[in-house]
Amino acid sequence: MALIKAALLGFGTVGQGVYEALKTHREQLKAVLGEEVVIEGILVKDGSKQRDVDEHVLVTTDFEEILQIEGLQIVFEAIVGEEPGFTYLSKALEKGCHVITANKVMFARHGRTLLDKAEKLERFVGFEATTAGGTPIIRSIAQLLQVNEIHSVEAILNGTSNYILTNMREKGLPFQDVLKRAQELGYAEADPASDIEGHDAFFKLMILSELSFGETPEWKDVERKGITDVTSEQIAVFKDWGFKVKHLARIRRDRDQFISSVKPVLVDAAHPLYGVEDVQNAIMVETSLAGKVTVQGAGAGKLPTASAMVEDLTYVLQSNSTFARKKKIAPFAAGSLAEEADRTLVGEYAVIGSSVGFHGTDGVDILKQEVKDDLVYLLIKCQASTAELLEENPDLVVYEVAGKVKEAWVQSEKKDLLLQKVINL
Ligand SMILES: NC(=O)C1=CN([C@@H]2O[C@H](COP(=O)(O)OP(=O)(O)OC[C@H]3O[C@@H](n4cnc5c(N)ncnc54)[C@H](OP(=O)(O)O)[C@@H]3O)[C@@H](O)[C@H]2O)C=CC1
Ligand SMILES: N[C@@H](CC=O)C(=O)O
Repeated sequence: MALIKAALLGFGTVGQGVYEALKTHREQLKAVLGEEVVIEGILVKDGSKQRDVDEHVLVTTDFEEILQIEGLQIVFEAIVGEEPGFTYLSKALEKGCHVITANKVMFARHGRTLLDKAEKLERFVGFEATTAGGTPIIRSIAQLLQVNEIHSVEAILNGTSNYILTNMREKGLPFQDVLKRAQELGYAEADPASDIEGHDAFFKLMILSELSFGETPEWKDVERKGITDVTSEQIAVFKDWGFKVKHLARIRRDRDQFISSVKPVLVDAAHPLYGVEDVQNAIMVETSLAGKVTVQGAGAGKLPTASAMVEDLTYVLQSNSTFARKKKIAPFAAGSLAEEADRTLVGEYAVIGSSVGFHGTDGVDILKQEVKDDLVYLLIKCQASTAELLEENPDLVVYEVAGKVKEAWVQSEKKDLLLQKVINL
């Protein structure tokens, strides 16, 4: 039987997962492809580590040796950072290989260049594993929603953050302990700051934006916040109020502008992502014809991520084509928002401030309140004047209630003095 020769760049959590999946699912792959897939070479950084691989496999720290493998058809990439991943995959395409990557940092920055190169060379770039681990969102958008216009994407995109928030809430575990567990389970990035500070979810959102809209917002314009400031006390108060803290990545195109953010928000039981727990990710896509489509699955980990890469492999070898991509197209509703700079968001927010000098709640639309450890927790319905006040006080802890906030014109120049008094600004 003919062999399909492949190489692996990286042999950490994901690389080992791919190696294992190709072995445990050898028969299934043979049945689908009619040929056996064999890893011939593995690129690593540290050549001195022992690797548990078959004797015939070349393990090297020199990428040129990988490229010289005779008859190499597929390169799986699961290393870390923009470089050298981008250079390696560019060279692999030029050499005539199809490439399949899990590296979202690299792909968010260079995906378009790689896809263009692949198209010219009639090769394939698989990137299902870059976004939401084993959850099949990339091909759902690229292949199953080609005609639909996508209006918005709302998602939980970082498995580590969702795992931490779930375990803090449900088991009362401290942040650092759960993070350590997420690292042991292979969910976290090599530098977990990328997970807990929201960078990882940001990169994934940019990949989804490029795929859904054919473009991304200016990266600097996307509000990005991680979960490092979310405390056990906040989680407990919000739980009593019926909310969960979820780290949501959201993007919506409104005429010629994007509105996007990656940050912790409050969700109530009516929200579609309320039940997405632990390492699970979910992506809700709002479309012009199909309505709301939600895909959920394991967002991180060895085998779910390997699953995405191996499924990419079967796709390329069966169809021998690249993913369909949305071209940058004019959105349905014409008009510019440039002149609408005076808009703000109004609706429900949880606000936390010092309770010292707490004066009561007269005249402010306060839905819930609680004083705990010298802090006052307020659930407020925010008017335009209050929204301005919140925006101008970055030290104040503010959580948006997902689905309960909408845009409004800023008409009042006056600050809401009552709220100012209540939260002692
Ligand atoms: N973990 C997960 O659940 C998921 C991870 N990803 C992405 O997949 C990629 C790999 O993640 P993961 O397996 O968790 O990471 P690990 O840290 O577990 O493994 C990284 C691997 O890459 C190798 N490596 C790093 N830098 C280089 C380099 N410059 N040249 C050659 N090899 C290098 C390392 O070599 P050595 O062994 O010698 O140190 C190691 O084998 C990342 O881009 C990550 O963002 C995507 C989806 C899910
Ligand atoms: N560190 C990432 C891994 C998958 O992309 C996460 O936790 O989601």
